[in-house]
Amino acid sequence: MKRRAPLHVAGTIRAPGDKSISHRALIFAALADGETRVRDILASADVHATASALRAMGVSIPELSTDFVVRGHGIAALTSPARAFDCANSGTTTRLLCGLLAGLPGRSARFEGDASLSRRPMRRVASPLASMGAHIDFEGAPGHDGLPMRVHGAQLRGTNYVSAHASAQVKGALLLAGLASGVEVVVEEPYRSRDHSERMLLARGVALEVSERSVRLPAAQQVTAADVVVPSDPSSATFFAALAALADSGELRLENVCLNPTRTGAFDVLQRMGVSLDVSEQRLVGGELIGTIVVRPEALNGTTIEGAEIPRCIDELPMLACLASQAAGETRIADAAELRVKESDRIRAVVDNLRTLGVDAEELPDGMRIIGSRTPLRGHVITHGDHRLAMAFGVLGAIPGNQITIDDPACVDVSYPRFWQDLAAAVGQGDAGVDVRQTTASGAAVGTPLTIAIDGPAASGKSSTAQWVAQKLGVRHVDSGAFYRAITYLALSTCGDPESWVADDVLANAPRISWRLTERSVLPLIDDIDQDTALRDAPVTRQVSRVAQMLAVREWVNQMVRSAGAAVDVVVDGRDIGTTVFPDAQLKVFLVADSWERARRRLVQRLRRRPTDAEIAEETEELVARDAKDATQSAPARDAITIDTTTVTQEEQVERIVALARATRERMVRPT
Ligand SMILES: Nc1ncnc2c1ncn2[C@@H]1O[C@H](COP(=O)(O)OP(=O)(O)OP(=O)(O)O)[C@@H](O)[C@H]1O
Ligand SMILES: Nc1ccn([C@@H]2O[C@H](COP(=O)(O)O)[C@@H](O)[C@H]2O)c(=O)n1
Repeated sequence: MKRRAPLHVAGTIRAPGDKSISHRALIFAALADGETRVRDILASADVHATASALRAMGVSIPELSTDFVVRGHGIAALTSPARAFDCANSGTTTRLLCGLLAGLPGRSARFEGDASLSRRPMRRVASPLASMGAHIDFEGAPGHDGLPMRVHGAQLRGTNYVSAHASAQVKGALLLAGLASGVEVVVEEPYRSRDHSERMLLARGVALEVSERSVRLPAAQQVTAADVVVPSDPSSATFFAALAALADSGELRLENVCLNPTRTGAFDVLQRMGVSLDVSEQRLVGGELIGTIVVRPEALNGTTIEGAEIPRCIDELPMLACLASQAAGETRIADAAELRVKESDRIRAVVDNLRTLGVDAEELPDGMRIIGSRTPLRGHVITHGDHRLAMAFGVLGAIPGNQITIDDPACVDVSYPRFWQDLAAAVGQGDAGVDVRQTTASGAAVGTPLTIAIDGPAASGKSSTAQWVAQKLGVRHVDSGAFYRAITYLALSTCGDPESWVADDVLANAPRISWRLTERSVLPLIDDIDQDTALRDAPVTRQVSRVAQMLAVREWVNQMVRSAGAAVDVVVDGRDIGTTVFPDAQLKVFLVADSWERARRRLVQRLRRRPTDAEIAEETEELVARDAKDATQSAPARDAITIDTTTVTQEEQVERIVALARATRERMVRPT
């Protein structure tokens, strides 16, 4: 079948830093006694989780940026964290730090993660570590070998571990345990898994012996500091190699790609399918081969991917499977049961989604079978929060004639935060006039994310409703008031008498405030720590409206909120979101409720009991006073839909907004 319009691609893509190398750059810098300069790290949600965990163990790591310095004090100086590690969605953080902690006598840590990570199996690292003498307790339901888990560090014995799977995370965890306890570790694998740990440790003076399928770490090794420049992630670059392969004309130049042979399986598969890849500018940086790849469109054929090739392209299989849906003939993927325990069950999820879109695909116990065709694809993709699914189906969505919506485009943040912009740029620069808004994969158009603004007076239900709506739509939630509260919280301890506060002094604390993405919400951090409860306390609530009148503060908050809500589908709540922060939001809601009812709800929330009339009367006065102080910035946008919630349940108002959001999305995908 012929496509409706040709797809032209053009441009240069510099995919973000390699995720595996980024985690290891931080961890090895933390083990060294000295300074490590880190450039071009992947500042994604997963890598933030590793950085936060290491900071909690006493390592000095500044806010992640393109160029910064880590100050390590050696393995012996690592401490137990004061709080549980929040590993978010990151299996690498969990498994590598589990190995490190297990080998540090006297230290211990609790590991927590989001719902998806908590389902992933940890026994594969816990068992070999236990055979070295490690103590790891799973704290979930009996028989559950996922998070939460507690690791109690101990002096471990050496090991010679023969692994049934090729797993860089297991190998890395055992090497870290051996380094921490100063004992010999040998790991043998059926196939060679990613070898970044080996290359990076060798570059840091560790006397590893590496052969095709095994690695030996001698006892008592020291890690020296060595600067690192993180190359682009080949797994991320593969999405654009696939896009170029699917195009009708043009080419994409993929720059600075890590060409480590344990990572280039997808490029081999692409070539076998008929894709033209020209590799140039090859060079060795920090023990890793790096180069430029130019990809041009070709007719694609199905292929078989199995055996030793699987570990070399495991993360790229969702994209290769989607590509196979457009290739002539059958593609078979086998020996890839590992896919079932990734961020989602990627065998089931890929096959289900392909079938939803109309592709002939079949699930196999250890892989899948796909019959390619050029019939236009239509339907809604469920990502299960899995970044690689969102991006793989996003590439299919960029083909003219396909109409694909994706439930959770924001989940790409785990590994490729600017994926949608890069995708829009790659298909938008051509002269073939592809309308990315009609061929979108994201439910909203690529490059035009859906923004929902929820404004209203104090305690009208904005933040809890916004959070609930975001959860139902599978998009990100940003609570702008939390940023005003965070800067006010710091002013209370640094700026003296509130009557004499001035914007410059208040804003001097701004560098101490950052934000992190939890499962779906943007969480403001103060000195890297979540202070949410303290931000809601009375002293902050009493002074926040004063700070919110300072124009320079408003500009700073607006910038933080816009960066947290940029380029992804998002629900943002506050006072001036629909008027000032996101005046182009496609859906604006203004929540109101009778002040007595708002006060009653606020007290129920705070006291967790039925309040007395006297209490409600007092709280009503406070709310009305705060509304008056906030009046200048609190007018509803002219195009806002006002919902009076006085007599409706919260569930009803959430359903109403979700329905409005879905209708808005429909209009964006199919403009009238
Ligand atoms: N329709 C409703 N019925 C009953 N309770 C509700 C309803 N809508 C919201 N609530 C409750 O009201 C309380 C206040 O809501 P929320 O904290 O979201 O308000 P807010 O507008 O964000 O407040 P603030 O401006 O102070 O941050 C919460 O406990 C919430 O669950
Ligand atoms: N967009 C916004 C959001 C908040 N404020 C100010 O912050 C205070 C706290 O907000 P909550 O939503 O957490 O109650 C609020 O009283 C405003 O002063 C704002 O000005 N603009």
